[in-house]
Amino acid sequence: MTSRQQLRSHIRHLRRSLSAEQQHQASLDLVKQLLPRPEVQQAQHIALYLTNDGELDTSPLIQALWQQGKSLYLPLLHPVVQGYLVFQLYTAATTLKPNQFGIGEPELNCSLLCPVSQLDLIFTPLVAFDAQGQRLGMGGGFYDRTLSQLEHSSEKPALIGLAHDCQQVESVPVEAWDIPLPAICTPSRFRTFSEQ
Ligand SMILES: Nc1nc2c(c(=O)[nH]1)N(C=O)[C@@H](CNc1ccc(C(=O)N[C@@H](CCC(=O)O)C(=O)O)cc1)CN2
Ligand SMILES: Nc1ncnc2c1ncn2[C@@H]1O[C@H](COP(=O)(O)OP(=O)(O)OP(=O)(O)O)[C@@H](O)[C@H]1O
Repeated sequence: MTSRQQLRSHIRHLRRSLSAEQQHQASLDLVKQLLPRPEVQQAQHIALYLTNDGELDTSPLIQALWQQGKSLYLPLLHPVVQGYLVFQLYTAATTLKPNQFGIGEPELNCSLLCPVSQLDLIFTPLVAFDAQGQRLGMGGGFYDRTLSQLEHSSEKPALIGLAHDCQQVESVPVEAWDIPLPAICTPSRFRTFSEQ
């Protein structure tokens, strides 16, 4: 096992071990941290994700953002180009079906897709992060690939990683393709990182 795989499996175990009560409190604290942020207030088209594998529960956040009239989008595994994500509109009326990882996804409807560069804000899932904003994901490279498409785009969504506090580590072993996050929000605080 590489150190990245070891770290991934250790932190995934830690977050799955949180109690239902800890998960519930964390999901409410996250909303309190995020709602006042200008990045969130100024955004209209916001991508987020449905919780899996002990991740911070995004459902209270989703409800709060819908209440504020925001348009929300969920990632779908790209139907044609393997390893990439597309983002599709998510409303209270959307029917979900599990993807190959068992995570709920809307059924593909191309007229409801939002190009990544047109999103105002993307909340990214992550497994581990460090004090430099480096992020380690589930290992599929989906977010790294999808966000790398923005490199030459003049319009870039704001990026905020979401995680439990216990997902912070001393240092994430970095690979060339890893895209550091400018901000990460946990239930206890909103952290920003300067450009490397
Ligand atoms: N909630 C959520 N949605 C997300 C992501 C995420 O990290 N969290 N992704 C972020 O990229 C993408 C999906 N990436 C994933 C990559 C691996 C596994 C996973 O469970 N892997 C299993 C092996 C599964 C298999 O091979 O069938 C494992 O490692 O145990 C899940 C999601 C898109 N949607
Ligand atoms: N921009 C990219 N272009 C091509 N391949 C990439 C890119 N980014 C990552 N990959 C490939 O994806 C695989 C998984 O990458 P990595 O371990 O960094 O995923 P991750 O950050 O943990 O997952 P995710 O981004 O889905 O949360 C690696 O084999 C890597 O080569």
